[in-house]
Amino acid sequence: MEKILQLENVSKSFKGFSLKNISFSLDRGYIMGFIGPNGAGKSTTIKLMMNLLKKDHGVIKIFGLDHVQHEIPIKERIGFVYDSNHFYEELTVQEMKNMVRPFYKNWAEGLFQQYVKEFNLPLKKQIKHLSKGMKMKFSLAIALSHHAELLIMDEPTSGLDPLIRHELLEILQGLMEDENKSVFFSTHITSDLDKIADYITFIDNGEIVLSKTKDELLEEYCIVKGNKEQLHKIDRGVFVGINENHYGFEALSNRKMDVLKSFGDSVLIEKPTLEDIMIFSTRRSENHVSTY
Ligand SMILES: Nc1ncnc2c1ncn2[C@@H]1O[C@H](COP(=O)(O)OP(=O)(O)OP(=O)(O)O)[C@@H](O)[C@H]1O
Repeated sequence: MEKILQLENVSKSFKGFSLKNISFSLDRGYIMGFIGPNGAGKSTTIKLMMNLLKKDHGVIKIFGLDHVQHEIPIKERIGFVYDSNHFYEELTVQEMKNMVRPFYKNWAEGLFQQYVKEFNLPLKKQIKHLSKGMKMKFSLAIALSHHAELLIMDEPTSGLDPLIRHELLEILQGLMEDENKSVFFSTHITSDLDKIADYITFIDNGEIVLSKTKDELLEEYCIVKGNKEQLHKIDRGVFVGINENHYGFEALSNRKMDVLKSFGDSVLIEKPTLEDIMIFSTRRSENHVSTY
């Protein structure tokens, strides 16, 4: 399969924070959700990919090409959508589009007009008068109107109401019918990814905790619930994180087969959500057990 995005041992240090030799890759045709708590290093990673920040070490390849040496041709093939508004607020939607259009060799005006209709974008309105949801749709329309093969989105759903979030996710899902496209999508709202992501990469405190297909994750991980007596008999090594209370415990394990073998049906075993995996695995969480 063709690797559309590859990071190998990438590091970057700021005073008080560092990204520590992170590696992961995304194949063409898939959606990767990039999750992690606030301050985990998601935006820093994306800025490094986009060469908005200079990495200290490591290799970043996009479409198999070095992201610095081939920055311009790579960016023509990327749609970049990020949270903070990066348009000129005084311009109208139409004026702003006319301004960015010449930067893209593959600009498809017909496609842009199609998105204007689909998203109900008001061409004559100044950007500063658009709602947050509209700004996001405008950003997306721009990103999609130059036949981008890879969409890189930094917290695109942040601050959007559930309806617009749902709409955005549907749009992304629709896009994936074109097998040529891939999406890399950072968020701390993990429920956004339950439906649409093929791969999950989880970053915590500047380190990659896991990078797997969502199906693999759901096969390996489970939530275990039991009473206090059961917890005393259990080898805690099978758990990533445990939450204990007066009556019993709830824990996350990444060794579902071992749990099933050891405890059978003496405990309650449930399917975890991505949120369970993130909460129990986050290092700063008081429930975290193992080291990684
Ligand atoms: N230019 C910079 N100089 C110094 N420190 C920085 C810089 N940019 C980011 N940081 C720090 O790096 C850490 C990671 O920040 P980053 O924005 O990558 O996290 P994030 O996972 O995107 O978080 P959030 O979900 O809150 O957006 C934070 O502690 C932040 O303060």
